[in-house]
Amino acid sequence: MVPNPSRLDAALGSQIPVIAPSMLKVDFADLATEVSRLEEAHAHLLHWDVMDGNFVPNLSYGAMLIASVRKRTSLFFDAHLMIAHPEKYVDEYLAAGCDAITVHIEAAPEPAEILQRIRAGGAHAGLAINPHTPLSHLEPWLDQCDLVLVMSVQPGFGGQKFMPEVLDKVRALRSRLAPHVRLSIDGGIGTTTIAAASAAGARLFVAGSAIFDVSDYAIAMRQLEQLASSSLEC
Ligand SMILES: O=C(CO)[C@@H](O)[C@H](O)COP(=O)(O)O
Repeated sequence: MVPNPSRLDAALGSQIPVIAPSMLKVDFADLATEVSRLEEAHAHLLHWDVMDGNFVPNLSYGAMLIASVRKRTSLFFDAHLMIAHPEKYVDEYLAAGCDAITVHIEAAPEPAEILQRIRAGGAHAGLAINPHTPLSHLEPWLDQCDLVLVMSVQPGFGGQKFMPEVLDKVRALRSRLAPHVRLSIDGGIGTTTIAAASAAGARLFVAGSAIFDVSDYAIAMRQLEQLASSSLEC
């Protein structure tokens, strides 16, 4: 089944700014409670940071954990695979119930087959790009993406400082992407950086510290949403 490319927007509500809680800073000892707290805070989705200790110097979790949480919630699952050889593992993430799967252009430099496989599996296909990778590496594949994710830190860890130089890439992408394609930004997104990212054209904002370091997730997400909405680019 090839999904309607606008399904992500149907799930998330057009191109309004959406905050994506990064499931890297949750209390893993109490994961079910964390998911309930995010549901109560009206999160639209969960962003799963999958790290393999190879493509990035950190190890997080895999499809097995995501599949177990899938049984607890119907929230949209946005999986970000920071892994080498994603072509070997993508079927596991489809089977785990991910609604969107994003792979890195640095890990899959010829991603046509993998993007097609993600779509054929009924999920949205995304490509991510690291801060220092030229945009030209992504360009041949943009028309095969439902989602494009720009890293605004070196991937691997939460709590890093936002790299404002990636905003040129966000602006360039927004001008090239079809209107239905979600442009996401990930790393160092918080109250002092989200407005600039929104003004540059990002519409999906992955945030870890800015949500999980605040006691009330709803307040943290609403504040981020408001800041992003008030600075939408013209
Ligand atoms: O993918 C990554 C890091 O590799 C991000 O999703 C971060 O985990 C976001 O955390 P903050 O920068 O918002 O704390």
